[in-house]
Amino acid sequence: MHPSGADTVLVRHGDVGVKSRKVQTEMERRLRDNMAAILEDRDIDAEVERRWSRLLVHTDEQSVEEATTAAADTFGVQSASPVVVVSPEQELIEETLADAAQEHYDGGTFAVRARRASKDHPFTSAELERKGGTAVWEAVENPEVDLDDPDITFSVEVRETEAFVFIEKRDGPGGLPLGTQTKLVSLVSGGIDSPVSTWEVMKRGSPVIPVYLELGDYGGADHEARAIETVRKLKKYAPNHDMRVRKVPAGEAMNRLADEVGPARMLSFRRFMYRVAEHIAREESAHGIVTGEAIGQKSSQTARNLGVVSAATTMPIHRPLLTMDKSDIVACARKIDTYTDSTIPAGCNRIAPDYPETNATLEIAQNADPDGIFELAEEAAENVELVEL
Ligand SMILES: Nc1ncnc2c1ncn2[C@@H]1O[C@H](COP(=O)(O)OP(=O)(O)OP(=O)(O)O)[C@@H](O)[C@H]1O
Repeated sequence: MHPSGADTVLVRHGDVGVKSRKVQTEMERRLRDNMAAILEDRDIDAEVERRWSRLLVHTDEQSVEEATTAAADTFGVQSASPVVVVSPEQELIEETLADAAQEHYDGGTFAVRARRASKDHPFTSAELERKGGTAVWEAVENPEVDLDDPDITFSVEVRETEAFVFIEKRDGPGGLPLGTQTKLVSLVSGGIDSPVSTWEVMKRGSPVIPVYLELGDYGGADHEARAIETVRKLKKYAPNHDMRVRKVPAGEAMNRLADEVGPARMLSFRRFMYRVAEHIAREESAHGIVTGEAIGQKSSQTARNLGVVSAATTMPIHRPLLTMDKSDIVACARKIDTYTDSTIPAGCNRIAPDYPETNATLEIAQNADPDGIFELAEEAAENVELVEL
């Protein structure tokens, strides 16, 4: 929602701001480049400018809503507002606030908030709020003020040479600009969880190499489509990063697991999978493995089993969803738009045993592993196929 005449997006970052000046400058540049790439990918005609500790996206009124969405989809962004830019004069600001109110105030309560970044103006923020409040009050019918929890807020941010008037602060993902942390391999099965865990580490600045294990008789075309399509959705947040899916043939390993392993089958599967991921991580100079596991979500994911399976690799395993409830994961999947693709029925054979081991020891897991399973993992990883998105 924007006041008429809005042709700019004011973008705020969060965690970037707590870094040293030098690091912050570098991160802001990365943020600007990533945002420009998303705008270009969506065919939005816009320019991104770094200013103070903000970014400004210059566009036109017709594109300002889409540009705001693109900005708010960029990792590292705390919030984005479509703004009208005016000269920082009190009367002009009041008029712009009043115009915005006439256009958008539709009953309910309102507040005016002002922020002044420079002290070089002949008015204080408090004065601006008071007088701006009066201007809005006089511009609309039956106004009601609520400074604590208003239905609509008319805001102004005043800088040295311009003032920004806006009525919406759209939440961004927060986090850090993508590419400011080390690369990670992310195991994406295309279920609800792994696209979310992938998005979570991207949010903290790590580019990801998506790895999908093609499970032969235990996977299939729809299973694979889920993985590819969810990564395609994630790629929208990172069009300037290589997110081609690394597809690994794991059908033979799955057959052996099904034939040779009983209750500890899923533990052996995880151990195999981590070894595949580790191998690809080394090849691609990545420094960790990401999964969508959460404590207790499945029998193979009891706190005890997670410890046992982790011993298959010396590489750190990151589990961003570790403590999250399913309902929160589903809400996140909907927000980032991977939910629909994740719920394509995969209709594949079940690999999990009927009576799975929930309380394994490392010895149980090692004894259960089919002979040469780690060699098989290396071999499978060597035969990786790149899937273009
Ligand atoms: N075929 C696969 N390819 C790549 N990673 C996989 C595969 N199967 C499982 N994983 C990884 O192991 C984690 C736990 O496996 P689990 O069996 O719970 O997956 P799922 O239920 O099929 O999918 P999700 O966890 O994404 O909802 C997944 O989140 C994912 O990181």
